[in-house]
Amino acid sequence: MPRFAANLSMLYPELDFLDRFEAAARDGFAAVEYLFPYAYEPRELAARLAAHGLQQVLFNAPPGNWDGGEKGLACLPGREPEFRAAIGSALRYAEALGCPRVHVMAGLLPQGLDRAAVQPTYVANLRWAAAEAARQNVALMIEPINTRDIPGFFLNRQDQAHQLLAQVGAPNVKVQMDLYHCQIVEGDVAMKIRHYLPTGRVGHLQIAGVPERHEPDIGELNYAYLFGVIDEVSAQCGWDGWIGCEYRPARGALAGGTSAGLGWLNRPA
Ligand SMILES: O=C(O)C(=O)[C@@H](O)CO
Ligand SMILES: [Mg+2]
Repeated sequence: MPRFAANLSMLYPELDFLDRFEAAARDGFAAVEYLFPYAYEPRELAARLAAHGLQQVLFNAPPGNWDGGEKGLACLPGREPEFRAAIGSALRYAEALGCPRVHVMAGLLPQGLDRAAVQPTYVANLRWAAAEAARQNVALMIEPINTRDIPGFFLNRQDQAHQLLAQVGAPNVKVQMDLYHCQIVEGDVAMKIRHYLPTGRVGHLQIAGVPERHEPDIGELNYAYLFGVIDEVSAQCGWDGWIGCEYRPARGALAGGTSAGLGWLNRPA
């Protein structure tokens, strides 16, 4: 089986955020990821990780005005100073938490501008951020997100992300391949895993059932099969990343919390 990280922004909604670390460790997770650490002091989060023997494997850079609907700053012309400050803040947390990956959300296409118009801003921002992150050995993730969950998001497809990586030209910028988004936008998920993992340009995977974004064993994707594909391809190409469990528990919500819905994780292959 691949290595799984608990996404603490979505799992364990029945607990306060800081109590989700202990719950994840109790359920056998060795690693966690979540959207944003910024509401907490780095040392408070580092203490939770240490107390429960967990690794932090991913979090997101500040995305702009999240409550106001913003979903990242990277593609927004004129917001470069804010983008740079956001990366600075993310890298300070990454250092304190020993976290090797930061997800840099692309952002929504500004009114009246198309992809081609904002692409130079996106590429220039990522080049700058990649150089900063490289100094402390951090990799930056870019994630294609489906247009139903986030209409107007700049980055939607795996091929688009890999083309952008080629333009950015920095080895520490990689794709966060979320199979939930990939299935909704593109499908053919097993073949995309076979194609993209061996390129060395996928830095992180994430999973959820499709279409409701519940447990991986609810919905149209056969994750038991896909985990077999990931294991097979990883053995061939040496991919050794983590898979973030980024779903809203449904079974658990009905009976016994998130832990009760983790049967898919503990099932022998
Ligand atoms: O929504 C997702 O998928 C993510 O991975 C988040 O980091 C961005 O909303
Ligand atoms: Mg995701």
